[in-house]
Amino acid sequence: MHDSQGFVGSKGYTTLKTPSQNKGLGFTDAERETLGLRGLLPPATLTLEDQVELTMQELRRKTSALDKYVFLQSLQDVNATLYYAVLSRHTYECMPFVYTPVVGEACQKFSQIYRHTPQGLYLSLNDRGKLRSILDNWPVEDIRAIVFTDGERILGLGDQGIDGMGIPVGKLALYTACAGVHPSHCLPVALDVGTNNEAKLNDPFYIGLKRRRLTGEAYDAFVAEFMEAAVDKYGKSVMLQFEDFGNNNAFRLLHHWQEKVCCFNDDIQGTAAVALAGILGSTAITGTVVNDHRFLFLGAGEAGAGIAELIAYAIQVETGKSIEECRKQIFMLDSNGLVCKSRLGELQHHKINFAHDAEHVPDLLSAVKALKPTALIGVSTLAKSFNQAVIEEMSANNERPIIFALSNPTSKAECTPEEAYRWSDGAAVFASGSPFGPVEFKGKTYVPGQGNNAYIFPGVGLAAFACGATRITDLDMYIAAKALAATIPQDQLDASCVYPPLRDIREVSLKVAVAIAANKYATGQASVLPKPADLEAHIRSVMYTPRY
Ligand SMILES: NC(=O)C1=CN([C@@H]2O[C@H](COP(=O)(O)OP(=O)(O)OC[C@H]3O[C@@H](n4cnc5c(N)ncnc54)[C@H](OP(=O)(O)O)[C@@H]3O)[C@@H](O)[C@H]2O)C=CC1
Ligand SMILES: CC(=O)C(=O)O
Ligand SMILES: [Mg+2]
Repeated sequence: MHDSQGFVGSKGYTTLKTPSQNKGLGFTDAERETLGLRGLLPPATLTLEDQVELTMQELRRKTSALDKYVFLQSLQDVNATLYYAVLSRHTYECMPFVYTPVVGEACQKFSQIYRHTPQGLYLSLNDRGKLRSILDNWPVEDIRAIVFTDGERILGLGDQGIDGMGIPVGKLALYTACAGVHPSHCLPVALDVGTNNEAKLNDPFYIGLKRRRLTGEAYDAFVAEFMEAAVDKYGKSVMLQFEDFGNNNAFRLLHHWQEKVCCFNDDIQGTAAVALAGILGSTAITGTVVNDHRFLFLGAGEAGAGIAELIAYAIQVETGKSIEECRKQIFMLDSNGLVCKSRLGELQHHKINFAHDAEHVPDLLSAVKALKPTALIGVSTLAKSFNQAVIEEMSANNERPIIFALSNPTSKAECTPEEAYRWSDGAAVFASGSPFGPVEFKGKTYVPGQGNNAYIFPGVGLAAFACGATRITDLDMYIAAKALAATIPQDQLDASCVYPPLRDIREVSLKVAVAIAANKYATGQASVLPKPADLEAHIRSVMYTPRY
């Protein structure tokens, strides 16, 4: 069979063009002989480690962050084993270029950098009624984890339409790099229901549907067609991760689907778990318990409501108080100021539990002054909102103020770690959603932890895969948070860091997975039976390690 340029697909040539089989110069002499590769490769042979080293050298030579993103994505299309080896061995250095912050810029420019090779499934409204048969077009049958988005709220960058595909691709790369879920079991999906992003609608090169977003019952029916098609094709333990949906849909979809299929919303639930773990880490630093704290959130959307509910649950477990009592020590601001009782009539449903009997204040500084929180959590997309006055006020009220600036990407962070340490005179216990390097301040080195759900969702995916989970629940997230918090080494806490180092992420994800899987067996939500005698050994045994 000749292609249009006259190439013949010989066995050797096809092998080199198949990313899951290609080893490039990593093919041994014997393999070159049997696979018909002689002449298709120069004579040198390299080990996987040599190739990782060369790849890192080439990556470091690139000066633009987006070029590094494109370079790594292109490597995935050429030699998948090498791509995952690079990501697994150099997670700290590479993660910013496959994930936040650079994936944000990549989504903004996705139509310009689109590389003509399928990285996942694009399911658009044009495909309505045919989604089940379109799943058959994907080359792998045994899919266990799907991350899918409709692109409406990509990080803090708003509606990116189908260009949001960069997010499921990046998240699933971390399933493999951070938790060893085999890449062949992972499927990124972009649901194209239109976009309300004017720039995209007017861009002649935009690759998605040029129409405004579908809403209402027809939208729900399209999502339902996809969910049902996925479960029909891949079985009841395929895990479906909602990612970066707009909050007008996210909560409703989660509540509808979480009792029916194995799914979770990472922005609501995964974020809740990573933030609670960071709070638990902070209590280890400050010698307090969660119940000692008073929380103020800037942002009352998916992340805000998810974190707030899980913190309330943690306080309930700690104290035995009613959940309503526990919620009373958690306050939120949205774009109209303090969420409070006097605003009940206008509030979205997910804010109502935190509408307390407090006087309305319009802005963050007034709220900090009035409520005297011990912990400030930014999930607002409002860059620089934790300004000097806010952090100084937090520091005046607290010996060790907890300051989490969790909005992504970096350009949306509520403050930088350098600002938090400087304005608090080194007292802040800080975490950020996107990565920042260590900060030297008054002779001490502070390591800002990355409070990102990347510490949670890969472990959730690994657990679901290893035990055949049929549901993912809020209790799993609490358990995941406790498991993650238990992995923070003392030297990290000594550097004011409330998360374990990323170099340990595979072992950390394993611990998270073991804890969740144990809960799945305890609650009858595991389908890999009987329960393995040594759960940790079983989960470790299914983890993929990139090697030739
Ligand atoms: N670190 C991590 O792991 C994660 C970080 N995030 C980040 O958190 C941010 C928010 O995500 P998410 O909650 O899903 O988004 P949502 O859109 O659901 O919520 C955003 C919230 O911020 C509020 N907000 C917007 N502008 C202002 C303002 N000027 N003053 C006060 N509040 C404001 C909104 O107010 P209103 O309700 O009035 O519209 C809303 O409550 C994003 O940047 C996202 O990247 C999200 C998930 C995980
Ligand atoms: C990290 C993440 O899920 C977000 O910012 O949306
Ligand atoms: Mg997200």
